[in-house]
Amino acid sequence: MTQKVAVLGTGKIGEALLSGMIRGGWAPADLLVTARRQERADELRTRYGVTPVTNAEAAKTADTLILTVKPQDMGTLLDELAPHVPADRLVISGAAGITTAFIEERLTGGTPVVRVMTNTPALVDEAMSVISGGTHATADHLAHAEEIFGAVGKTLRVPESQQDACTALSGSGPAYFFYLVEAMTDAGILLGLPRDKAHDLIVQSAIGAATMLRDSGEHPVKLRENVTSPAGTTINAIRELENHGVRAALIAALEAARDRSRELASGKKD
Ligand SMILES: NC(=O)C1=CN([C@@H]2O[C@H](COP(=O)(O)OP(=O)(O)OC[C@H]3O[C@@H](n4cnc5c(N)ncnc54)[C@H](O)[C@@H]3O)[C@@H](O)[C@H]2O)C=CC1
Ligand SMILES: O=C(O)[C@@H]1CCC=N1
Repeated sequence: MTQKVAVLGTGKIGEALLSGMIRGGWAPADLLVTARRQERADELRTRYGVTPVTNAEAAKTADTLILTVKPQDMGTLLDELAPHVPADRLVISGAAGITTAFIEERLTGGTPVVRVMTNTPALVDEAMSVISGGTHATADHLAHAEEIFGAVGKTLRVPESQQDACTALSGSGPAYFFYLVEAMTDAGILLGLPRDKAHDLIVQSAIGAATMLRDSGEHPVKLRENVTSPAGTTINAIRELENHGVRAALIAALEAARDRSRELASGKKD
């Protein structure tokens, strides 16, 4: 039997997932989307050949509902869905902070819920998606979530107690790397390079470093030591990074992201 999947609240992450699923072989005819604005719904229909529906229609007709609204909009969406979601629907939430318990409480008893934290490299099929099951989620439900998110990159199962930490590491993670590239490009400009050349040098260095981290099997410390010649250039840069507390800043930054994910679970909006 064909499994219909609906993406509810198809913004940046919802669209990234949708496009990846189609690249991965899902038939657009089996994909439903919901959007707040009609123009957005029309855009998604034209771009992907998927069917825009209302949230209630999605709840009634799709086998799997993937909720990709902002955490702050989740309560309202669930209130809208609750009267229409039969207990055998699989509900997958992609929202930061929102717990499976938060969703289970608002839907009919027994609804299986899976929580997933993906990231924007889903756009290039290099996502890291972290998956946890709620009270009623079975091994089949987790496998189905893995199949869907596997279309856009790697997946990893974790206990839900680790989801806020994972959100800080991989959910927000791409932003830290973009921030580093931006800052290092500024440094290149300070050193007299044109912006486009500085950008290309840093981006290719990032791609090279990421590929080595993934493929070499070496620890990051060893990889860094290999670059760091005695009395050379790199150690002078590293000394400045240590003097400016960059390691401590990163630890504090990720802790702050983790704490914000926890706050979002309690419905704190600002
Ligand atoms: N942007 C990112 O890097 C990541 C975001 N997330 C999570 O994904 C979720 C979505 O984030 P983005 O895609 O960045 O946000 P977004 O704002 O681009 O997308 C959310 C969409 O939901 C729509 N929406 C809100 N309420 C709705 C309703 N009742 N019915 C239909 N549509 C509704 C909005 O109009 C919007 O288009 C958030 O919960 C976020 O925590 C997860 C991982 C990474
Ligand atoms: O900043 C956020 O809240 C979302 C969740 C993870 C990445 N972006």
